[in-house]
Amino acid sequence: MSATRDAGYALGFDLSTQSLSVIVLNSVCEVVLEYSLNFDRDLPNYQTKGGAHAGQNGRFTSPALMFVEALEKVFEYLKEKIPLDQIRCISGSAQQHGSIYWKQGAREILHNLNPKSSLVQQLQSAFSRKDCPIWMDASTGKQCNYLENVLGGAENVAEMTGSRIYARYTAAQIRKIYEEEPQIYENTEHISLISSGMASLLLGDYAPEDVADAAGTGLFQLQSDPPKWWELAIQETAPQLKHKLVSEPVYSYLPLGKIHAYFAERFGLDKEHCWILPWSGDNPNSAAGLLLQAERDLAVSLGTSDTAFAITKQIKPRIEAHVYRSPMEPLEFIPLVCYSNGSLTREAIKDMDSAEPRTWELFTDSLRQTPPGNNGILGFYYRVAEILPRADPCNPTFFNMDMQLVQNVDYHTKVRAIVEGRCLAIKIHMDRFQVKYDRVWATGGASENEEILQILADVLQAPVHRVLYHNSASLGAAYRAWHGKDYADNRFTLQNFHDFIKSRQQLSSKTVPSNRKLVWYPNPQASQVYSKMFPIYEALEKRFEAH
Ligand SMILES: Nc1ncnc2c1ncn2[C@@H]1O[C@H](COP(=O)(O)OP(=O)(O)O)[C@@H](O)[C@H]1O
Ligand SMILES: O=C(CO)[C@@H](O)[C@H](O)COP(=O)(O)O
Repeated sequence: MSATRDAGYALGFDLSTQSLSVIVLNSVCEVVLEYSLNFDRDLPNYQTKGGAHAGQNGRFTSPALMFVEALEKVFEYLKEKIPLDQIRCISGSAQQHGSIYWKQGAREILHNLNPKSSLVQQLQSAFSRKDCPIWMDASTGKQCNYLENVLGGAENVAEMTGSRIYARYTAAQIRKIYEEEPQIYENTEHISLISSGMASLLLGDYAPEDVADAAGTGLFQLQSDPPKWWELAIQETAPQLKHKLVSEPVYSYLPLGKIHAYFAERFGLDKEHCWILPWSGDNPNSAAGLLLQAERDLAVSLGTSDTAFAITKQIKPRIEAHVYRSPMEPLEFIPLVCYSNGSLTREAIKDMDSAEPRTWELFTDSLRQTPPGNNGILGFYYRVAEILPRADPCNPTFFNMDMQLVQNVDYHTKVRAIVEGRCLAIKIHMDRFQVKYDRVWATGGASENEEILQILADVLQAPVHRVLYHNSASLGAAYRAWHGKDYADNRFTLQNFHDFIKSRQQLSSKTVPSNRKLVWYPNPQASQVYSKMFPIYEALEKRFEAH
């Protein structure tokens, strides 16, 4: 492996629920540029709220063309900032599970993209369904039951694929479209995950799924090597589905090809020298961006969703959580818990009973004014249907340590109850996987909040580290881009991912700036208070479980 300071750049994207972000890395893995485009603010014509449209009965979608336009806008921005002909490799992350429906003939449109016109103009009629079901969707209960029944039950599906069929899983979403919109299903030439759909735009052809994101479909054999779809699940989900997927999933390091001429001619990328690597899910790529070590690290991502995950070599799927594949090493796995009521629910508590949005400072001040354990008040608020536990939406609800309902809770106490509740849930649910960790890495938008990180440290009883670049998903994508390019350059000899990134970083002359407090240590007294709350929170949580 050879790396020099002037050997070009890697791009790492992250198409999350609310934004499309990008990180530019030089060849020694230093971040040279970060940029983020917010869907609600920067693309107001799509009229999204939090990046999505909420429909009836738990339906959540986002417009496919919004993703396309966002990509184009980010390239317009980058063109003014960096020499795009120096980009050597591109990969990305996307919110997991969501699906894009390409119309008959769309592949031809992708092949023949014309640099004289915008992507969004040319792709106006490329989608058989203009709205993509996304991970927040909770409308497919009927399809989940059907699929679990025909596939041998929830336990069997979890054993085969790493998770039972969840409402947001792609298999359930595809089946819903087949059942309820048969004409659309018929008109669909190809179905992508959002991740591979974005890679398809860059390639000018349908890109395969990578193993890590494929593991969130309900259609993939979790432990297959070489990677394989689960034939029975494909057959039972919808007729002809195999023909609507481009190929078997691929390892995340496998270069897919060079950038399409469209991007060369319109934005100045080098079509001979810019590799496209598979895109992956945002959580798996965060694991890569945080360089998570197996049996040592736990990551907590506080974005639109809250997630906690680790890397393991052994897997023990559980029906109330998920196991994905790692995008770093071919046979490592990611046990993960996911909560749909993350940042947007904390925002709703922050702004409760106020005509105007309040500042985060005010919310944080409430955390400062209340003690660990919240004077014995616990809180539950599922603003939208919750994934873990499977719970219907409910209003903010508060209890005392005798498990009795409490009314008239003040603002400060509500804020702490909701934050502590999430931290308690992460500890309880993650412990069921029996993963070992002695360090926690916090990432995502709410990891900016130092009071939340202190509570996390006290509840998890481990030091919590905040990373310098909280968008670890785009960082991980850019790391993976360099790693995959190296694989191509070295005649397809695969380097260990961690060793490869560290060897690149060692060539950097920079030291990490030390002007931020980067670790929050657990306070033993606070941890003791929380230990008493675990069984009570767990018992109360059962009351919310939908049957
Ligand atoms: N100081 C803060 N305290 C708590 N939450 C915050 C703070 N600053 C930003 N956030 C939350 O971060 C969220 C965005 O996180 P992000 O990781 O970018 O989301 P996603 O990647 O899912 O689009 C916002 O919705 C906001 O609620
Ligand atoms: O559904 C899951 C993971 O299984 C979510 O974590 C999505 O991947 C959304 O990610 P964010 O936009 O919240 O980062």
